[in-house]
Amino acid sequence: MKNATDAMNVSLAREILTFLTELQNVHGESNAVPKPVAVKGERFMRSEAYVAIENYLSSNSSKQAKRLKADMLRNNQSLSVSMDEHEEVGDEYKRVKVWWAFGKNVSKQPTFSFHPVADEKRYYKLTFHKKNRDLIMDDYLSYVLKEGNAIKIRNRQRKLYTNNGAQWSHVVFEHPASFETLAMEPAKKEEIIEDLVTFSKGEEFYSRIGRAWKRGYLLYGPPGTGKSTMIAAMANLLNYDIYDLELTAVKDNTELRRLLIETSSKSIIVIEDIDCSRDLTGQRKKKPDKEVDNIGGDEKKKAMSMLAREEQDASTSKVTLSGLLNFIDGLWSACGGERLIVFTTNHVHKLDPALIRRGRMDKHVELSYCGYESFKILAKNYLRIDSHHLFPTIQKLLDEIQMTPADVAENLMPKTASADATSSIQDLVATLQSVKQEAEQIEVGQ
Ligand SMILES: Nc1ncnc2c1ncn2[C@@H]1O[C@H](COP(=O)(O)OP(=O)(O)OP(=O)(O)O)[C@@H](O)[C@H]1O
Repeated sequence: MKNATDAMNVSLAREILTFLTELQNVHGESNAVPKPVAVKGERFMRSEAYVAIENYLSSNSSKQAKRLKADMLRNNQSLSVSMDEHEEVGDEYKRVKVWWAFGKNVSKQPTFSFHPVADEKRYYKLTFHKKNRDLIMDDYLSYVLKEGNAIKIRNRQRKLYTNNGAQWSHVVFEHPASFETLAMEPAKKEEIIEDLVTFSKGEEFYSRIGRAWKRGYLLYGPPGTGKSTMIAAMANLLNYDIYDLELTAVKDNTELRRLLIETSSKSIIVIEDIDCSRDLTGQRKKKPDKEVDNIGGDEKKKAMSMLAREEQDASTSKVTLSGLLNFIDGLWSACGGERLIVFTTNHVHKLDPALIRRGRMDKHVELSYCGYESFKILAKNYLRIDSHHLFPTIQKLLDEIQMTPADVAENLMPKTASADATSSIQDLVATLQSVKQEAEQIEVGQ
């Protein structure tokens, strides 16, 4: 019989998948599906064919392979590897060959019990040379379990949790953002990716130094510079869930503790706009009295009653960010697992330095106005171009004025069905020029 891996190519992979899907539609997920699969005159063991397709597609970046992968995802047709009874699959570990076989023991003696007992026991038999016993028992089996868990995590559906008071509810997280499409200076981006990957592999390190396996990120910058987009890219890079924690909905520290304990490992806990809702020293934000004094009539009444309400809230609610950071270490050391905590703010200078000192927020990342390098990434994402004769004009304008990546991206969006890259670039140049003129007029007026 042919080795499936040697013979694999895109069209064969597609044929085999279609063939197996059709068979399974007829027979269900059962062993009634014929063991060797015959496609285009080649015969393969079923499980081998799946493994070969998976290996082939993960190492092949051709357009056809990408299309096949996309088709499979669209049809929710992930590869599932299964073995038939007495089928054998070979594996190699550190140049040692092993063979896995799947088998079943069916109980022959009828038993009588008030509790139903499974009458068949399934098992995997592992065969290897006895001289390799230590390597297999000490090393290989834990490697297989670790890989199995990693595959399970890679294939799981990720979730976006939000809290309604002390309860988490979730939806499936499907944000397409990635670091590849995030508009940011390439060197800075690389540094962040490196930091995240190092963190995610740091289990041994954190346990050796006796600290909770957590890392704090502070993302700051004006609205529309990509803070939320970056959080989605982080989650996609590391395959983590996101817990979007709405602190204002949490009554007290007991509720907050419960919410944090319920977060799972491999997750990002996000608190957005930390400067907005709660005063970080524990008191509510308050409009300066002067500001209230300057407004009159109904407006003033409204502002005064809002202040009174806020002050009342502050006395009943004891949740503070510094409190949260103080007990987070203790809690998570006890829970185990890895967690990122991300704060975002538009006004970093308003934050209490004690709250964001290193150790609490380990990495401070500024997301800023769109520079030329960031623009090139957006042009590639939105228009699929790497160069254009108007690029130097854009570079000059971006050096002179401040525009957020969100605004640049908006200008690059096609406005009509017939719009092309040139018309989008021209739109952007026109907008940048008018922003520049406005800024100059304001300067002259001052
Ligand atoms: N750096 C960026 N790279 C790619 N796209 C971006 C970037 N910044 C902004 N965008 C685009 O602009 C939109 C708004 O960005 P995003 O919500 O991430 O900004 P933000 O900094 O979180 O804003 P806010 O402070 O208002 O929450 C995104 O949907 C994205 O399409």
